[in-house]
Amino acid sequence: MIPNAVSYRLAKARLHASLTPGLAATYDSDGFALADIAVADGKISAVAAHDRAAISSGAVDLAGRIVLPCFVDCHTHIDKGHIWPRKPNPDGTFTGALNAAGADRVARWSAEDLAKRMDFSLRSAYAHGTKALRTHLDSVAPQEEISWPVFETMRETWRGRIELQGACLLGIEGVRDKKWFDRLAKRVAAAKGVLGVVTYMVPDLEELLDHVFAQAIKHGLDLDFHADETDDIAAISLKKIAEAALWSGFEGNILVGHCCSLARQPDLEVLDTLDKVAKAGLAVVSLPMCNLYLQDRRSDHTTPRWRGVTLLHEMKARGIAVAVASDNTRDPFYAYGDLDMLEVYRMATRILHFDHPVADWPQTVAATPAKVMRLDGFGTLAAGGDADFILFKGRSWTELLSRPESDRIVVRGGLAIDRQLPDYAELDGLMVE
Ligand SMILES: Nc1ccnc(=O)[nH]1
Repeated sequence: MIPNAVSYRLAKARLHASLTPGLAATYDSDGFALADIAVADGKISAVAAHDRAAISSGAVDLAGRIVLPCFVDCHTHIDKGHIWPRKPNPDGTFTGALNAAGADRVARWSAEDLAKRMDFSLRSAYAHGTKALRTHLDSVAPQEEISWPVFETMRETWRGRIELQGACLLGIEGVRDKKWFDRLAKRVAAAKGVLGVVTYMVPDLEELLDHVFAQAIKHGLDLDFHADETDDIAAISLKKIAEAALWSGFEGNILVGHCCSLARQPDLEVLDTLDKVAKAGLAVVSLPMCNLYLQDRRSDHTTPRWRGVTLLHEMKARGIAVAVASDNTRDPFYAYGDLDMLEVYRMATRILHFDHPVADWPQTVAATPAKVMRLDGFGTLAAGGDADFILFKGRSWTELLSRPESDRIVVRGGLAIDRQLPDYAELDGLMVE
């Protein structure tokens, strides 16, 4: 369907208003317009409202199929990916995940083990249409000395296919050892990474956050938090992060993931937190699949009663930048997943009601995470940009989101890529006891 040629034209593509800035066309109530796309030398040379003359003059007729820009996945853990067969979660809880993943890290995460699993994950993400990905890297000593060099090599290997970003990951209590944490911040800065910590309620949270912000300012780093991944209504570290950002005058980008407890708190508490989050300019990423899996997991095997996700509608209504992302894949934090951002968007639509109207929710998997990750030209379709897009079978939201779209076509630099997924058997050698 996509010509194997340096330049060609596609006619009657269905494009979404939220991801095609600058396209003057007639959009329907679902936000779609029919358009023609010209590709030349790996770039999009023109996008225009569909003209019926295009097909008779030789353009390929896409017959109204949806075309989206390649995905941006801003919160993953590809250092943990695919360890499930050798280290499952014993009971499906967050604590079970933390303990199992920690034990596997200590016992098994050599450079070779990490590199093979990371590469497997990236091949899947690429085949599904992802163009940029941020991964957290467990950075508890001595793992940081093993994982960061592997990450740096992987980033070079994948440059041009997937733009990789790394964020360190450690519990906020790890910041108490200031000498060690400051060294880590320096290491992250050397790798052009992002400074990340997991926040939860500890007595010295404010002081520790101040130190994290001070180190980010010192090294000119963006910040990425895991916050309040719990149903405990007393967990208010999202608010504490916003307050720390305001006090410190921090000017970098801040992305905060999870924020599950916010959805359980009383309205007045929520309003106060959202005011501060908006004022501080924080961006929030929800991880709907992992949250559905871990949150409200019941030891008495009764039925879960809440979805686990945070208040994305309320945030978006206030102008807070919101995204969704993959999070964990086939590890103790989430038993499933393949870094397929269409699956994430499909699940987010069901879990978070990204529909009726769809409005600009598609930005959550493309334009918004691209902005948070400072990736100019990513996550939108526009003339002058790279010809990196995904051609689906679906011609409407209900068609797109009802099937896995395993037969989608991913175009990179104007050419359809090989979408063969890696075989799980490749990892068998890493899974033996
Ligand atoms: N949801 C998660 C929290 C912490 N670490 C992870 O890998 N995943």
